[in-house]
Amino acid sequence: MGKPILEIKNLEKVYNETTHALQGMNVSFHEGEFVVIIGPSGAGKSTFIRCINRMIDPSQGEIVFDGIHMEKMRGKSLRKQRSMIGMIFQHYNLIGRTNVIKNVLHGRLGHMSLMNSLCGRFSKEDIQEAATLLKQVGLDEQMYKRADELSGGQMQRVGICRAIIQHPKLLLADEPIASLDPHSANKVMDTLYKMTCERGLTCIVNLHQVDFAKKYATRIIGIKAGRIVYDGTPNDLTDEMIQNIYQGKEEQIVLKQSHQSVFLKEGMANG
Ligand SMILES: Nc1ncnc2c1ncn2[C@@H]1O[C@H](COP(=O)(O)OP(=O)(O)OP(=O)(O)O)[C@@H](O)[C@H]1O
Repeated sequence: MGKPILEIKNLEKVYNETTHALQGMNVSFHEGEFVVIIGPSGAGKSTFIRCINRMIDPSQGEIVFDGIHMEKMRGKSLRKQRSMIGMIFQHYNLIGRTNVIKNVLHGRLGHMSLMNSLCGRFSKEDIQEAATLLKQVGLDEQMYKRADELSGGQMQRVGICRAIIQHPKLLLADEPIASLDPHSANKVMDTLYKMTCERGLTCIVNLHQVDFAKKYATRIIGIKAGRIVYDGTPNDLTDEMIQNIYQGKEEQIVLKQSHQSVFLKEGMANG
């Protein structure tokens, strides 16, 4: 196993003082792992992945990425640390009116001077690398088309190139195939897996589809009601465990909330 790249300690997220989306998560990720997170809708998968790069601020806990505490960072130093983390989104987040190669080059913005990034002045090396990446994912003919002329699967492969050109140490993918048909989904997962493996990158992917998780993951984490209930190899994940992950979600969240509401009422009574 590679050395740890990300360590999460007691991570909690409470929305609106009532919804305990993450209830104290402890987990480490190592270099070169391809980890798939599964769990029912509302289990906390997106919240977890978005706390890692601080798109969402955690309520409590530690996020140590590459030896640095992400949860304490602000402003410029947060942006710098974030530039080492690539992100792939369910809805691609491309700029539709801009051409494909420019969308890929946007992945370099975090590494450029303010002036160059404002003027969109990309180096020859960056342009060359963007073109090579697009070729590798089979999109060389689409390079100068507007991004909104592409299919969903093609857009997601552009999203992968944009994340890879960042030269990240960690790649996060939040439901990257949820909007795709099975054929495109396979192609996107093949691309993601190949590109991360070739570079020895650590990749954490949220997926709804257990079959895809089993096909690609080196490790699967099951989340239920904001807690890790499975952490192991795809082979060890039995049908019974899958059933356990996908059942009884509402019960646990409501239970925690009702505890808190009792606590709040008691607090009010005392006050
Ligand atoms: N911005 C928000 N404000 C309030 N509650 C939120 C917010 N985002 C998420 N939640 C709640 O937090 C819990 C976890 O949501 P999250 O989106 O992380 O789950 P998920 O496993 O990614 O679900 P899905 O697979 O449906 O995307 C849910 O109960 C959800 O309703």
